[in-house]
Amino acid sequence: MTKQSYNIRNIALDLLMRISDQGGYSHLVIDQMLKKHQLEPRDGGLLTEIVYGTLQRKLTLEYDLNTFIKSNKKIDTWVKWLLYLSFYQMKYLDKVPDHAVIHESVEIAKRKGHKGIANFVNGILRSAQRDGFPDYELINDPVKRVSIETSHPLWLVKRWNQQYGIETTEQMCQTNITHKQVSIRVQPQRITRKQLLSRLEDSHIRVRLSSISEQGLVIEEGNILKDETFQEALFTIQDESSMLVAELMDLKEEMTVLDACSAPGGKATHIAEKMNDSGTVFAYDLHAKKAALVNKKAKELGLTSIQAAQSDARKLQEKHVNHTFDRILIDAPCSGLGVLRSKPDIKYNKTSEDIRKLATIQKEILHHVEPLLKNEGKLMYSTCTVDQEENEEVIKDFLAKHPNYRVDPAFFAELPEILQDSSGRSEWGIQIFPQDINSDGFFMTRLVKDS
Ligand SMILES: C[S@@+](CC[C@H](N)C(=O)[O-])C[C@H]1O[C@@H](n2cnc3c(N)ncnc32)[C@H](O)[C@@H]1O
Repeated sequence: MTKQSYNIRNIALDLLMRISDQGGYSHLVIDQMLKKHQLEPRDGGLLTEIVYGTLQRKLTLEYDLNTFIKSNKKIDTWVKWLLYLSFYQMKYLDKVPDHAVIHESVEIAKRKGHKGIANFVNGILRSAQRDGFPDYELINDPVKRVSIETSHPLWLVKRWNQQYGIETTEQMCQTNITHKQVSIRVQPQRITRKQLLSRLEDSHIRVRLSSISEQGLVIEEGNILKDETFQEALFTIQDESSMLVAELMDLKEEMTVLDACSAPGGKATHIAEKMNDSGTVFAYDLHAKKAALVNKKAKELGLTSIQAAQSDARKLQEKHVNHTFDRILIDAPCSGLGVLRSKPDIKYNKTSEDIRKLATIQKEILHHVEPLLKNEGKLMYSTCTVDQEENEEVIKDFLAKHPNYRVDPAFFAELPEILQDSSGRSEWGIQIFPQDINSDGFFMTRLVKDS
């Protein structure tokens, strides 16, 4: 084991402690650490893999650890994390031999603790090496088995099981612990998709065309962040489900569009691109700093039709007196249960109480923004979550209270071929599960206002 890789595990342990103790967002904390230590790309890759992997599998690793502990022994939190990250490497990473993982973890235990802790760590890891890890198939209750095997809290698996059934739930949970491919959206005012594809291929980046958006490319191999096309702002990194939102807004040039919850601007910029930077996109966000990000993103992409500012969506009628919009997007604040692959901490921190509160805010936003839509205008509602209370139920409630609205029948016909037979389709819209097109879980629907 080199000195450098020894440090990587130490940093990984520090990071995991920080994320779990201080509730730091994993992606932000990891980014800061990568910058601070100026790690070689290979080491950075390993660090990210260990930290994300261990976090992503936390409940499974906790279950594993309990099977090796005979008594009610109290274990320090840092020792637990050290064991989890060691288990993670032994179970899921082929690159590092078990004996090297054990040796290194014992060294860390000695340095951070004392000989007694090192002996304990050594004992547990050697048992795991000798006896192997538990067989989850022996857990009879399918909900409990899925919870442990895929590291999702029991309450959440129970909830999804009630809403979508065990088969869909299990597929979703299994997908949530896999890697997600990066996808990008071409800035069509700067380059065509064909031209960008050819430039990326010249840089040995393997890409395929998205079946969701004509602007989309999916990266199959290679690091686009290092490519000069990224520095030239020829594209935006965006998940394919997220791209589908603007694709389904039935946009036309010169329209006036309201994006009520817009930061950091992924969809606002897509809307502007789809209208060929004509018309106007009024983009708002509750937080001024976040609204500034939308302006920054628009500038980077060379888009001039976006006007971003701070506002609570529930107060937009005060800002736009006697003004109505052709299209409105409410990409609502939500629990984010569709993006667990990139933000694993969400699954451990969110509660059903959070979901209830968010559903109330979503209903309020819809109710207060709706008067700003023109007659026969179209309102798109979307979330990056998988939960009926925040999705179908919000729409049902809205339609019951606003009889002059209906789900636009044309919306379903415009869904891409690949989603036409999706199990997530209902009369209220479409729930995209992460396993459907290997993208984020999203809900979206389009409402039309009768004159
Ligand atoms: C799902 S994110 C939007 C993502 C964005 N549409 C994009 O594509 O980049 C939801 C946003 O709503 C904002 N938000 C939360 N409550 C709000 C409110 N009452 N009014 C306006 N924006 C709000 C949050 O700050 C957050 O940036």
